[in-house]
Parts: sequence; structure tokens; C-alpha cells
Amino acid sequence: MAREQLNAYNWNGFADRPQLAAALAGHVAGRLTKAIAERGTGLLAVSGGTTPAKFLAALSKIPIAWDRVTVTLVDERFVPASSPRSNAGLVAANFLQNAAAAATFVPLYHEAAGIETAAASDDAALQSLPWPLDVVVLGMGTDGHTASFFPDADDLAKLLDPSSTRIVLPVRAASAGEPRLTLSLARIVAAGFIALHIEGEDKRTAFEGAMGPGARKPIRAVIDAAPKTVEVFWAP
Ligand SMILES: O=C(O)[C@H](O)[C@@H](O)[C@H](O)[C@H](O)COP(=O)(O)O
Repeated sequence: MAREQLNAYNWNGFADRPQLAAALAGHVAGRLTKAIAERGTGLLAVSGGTTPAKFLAALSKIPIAWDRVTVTLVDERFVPASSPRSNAGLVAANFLQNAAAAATFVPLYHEAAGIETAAASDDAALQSLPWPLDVVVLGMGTDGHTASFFPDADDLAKLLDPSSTRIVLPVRAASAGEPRLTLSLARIVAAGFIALHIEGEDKRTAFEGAMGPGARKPIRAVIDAAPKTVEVFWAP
């Protein structure tokens, strides 16, 4: 039976950002623990940017079997980990510490001739991860992008193709700054638990706009393609 696209998301609002960080970290840790119990391993993908730092720090302190968890990125800027723009750098500084230091981190960036070459070698290298994702934590820009699915990306339809067999895709988008590497929508929506972590009134307004009528934004494409309810975590 065709699945009705009814904006399948659940809104989890919090009074402040520390409370959101603690709650989201608890949910993610619980899902990973369940995955480890069921299949002996957990696979987590986290987003970069400026929002996740508190959440990642809170998650790093929760004592689960991190040595059974593999963590990768939802997307990455095409910059080395030493760059202040690096999402791998954000994860290293905020998450790969405390209890979570025992997790295995799989970055997306590595030196390559260009973004297409990097994406192709990532695609091969990440095949061996224990797919599907147990947990994915997405962010969102006020333009309605999520992951590196920027509205002005070259070949956006390919990035948003739910039938794609790709794991990692290259992204070129004027609004993105650097070229990007992103998990495909297909891999993201196959996750057992899909969280969207947004903060501030501007992003709440942008999210509500994306869920309404009008031009379909990438975040809407992800929610519509997801076979499970997307859990939105928001604080002012
Ligand atoms: O590499 C990135 O930038 C992210 O993965 C991206 O998708 C992010 O989630 C949004 O751009 C929101 O970024 P902020 O948290 O900085 O607002």
C-alpha cells in the first residue's frame, strides 16, 4: 500500500539547549545499546556544523559499550581534520573523549584529486561498515538543507534519490562553501532511528515552512522518504 506522506515527524521541544542535549544523548545511547544487544554492534552517523557540540559532549559521557560502536559523519566539508571547518575535527574535539573515546570513528575526508574521487573511494571504503545505520542525527540549515543536500546543489535529484545504491556522494553547491561529501539519502532514511537536531526560532520557522505547501526543501524530501517517523529535537 502506498505510504501516505503525512509529514511523518514527531516534535520534541525542550526548554533549553542543555536539556535537549541530555535528552537526545540519552535516546541515542539507548538505541545504540539496543543495537549492540541485538546485533553485536552499533552504527551511528552524526552531523557537523555548530549545533551538535553540546549533544556530542553529553553523549561522550554516557557509559555504553562504545568499543562495539562505529561512528561516521552524515557529511563533511572537503577539508583536512586540522581545518576549523572540519566536521571530523568537531567530532574529535567534542565526542571522541570520555567513555566514547573507545568508539571507532570513520571519517569521510581524505586527500584526493577532487571531490568525485574522494566520494568514490569513500563509497568503496564504507561498504564494510555494519549497515544499516542504527542512529542518524541530522542538522538543518535555514535554507532547508540537511546533510549536504543543499537546495542549489548540482544534481540535487541524484543526492535525494531514495533508490540510490551509493553510500557517499560528492556535492558541489555555491551555498555550501567548500565541496562536500555526504551520505546518500537512501542510507540516511534506512536508519533505525532518525533524529533531526535544530535550535533557535529561525530554524523552527524554517522547519515549519518546509513542512508546509510550496517548493519542496531537502529536509522535506528526507522526511517524506523516511519509512520511520523522524524525531525532531528543538530548543529555543
Ligand atoms: O556540515 C554541515 O554543516 C552539516 O552537516 C550540516 O548539514 C548542518 O547540520 C547544517 O548546516 C546546520 O549547521 P549549523 O548547526 O552550523 O547551523
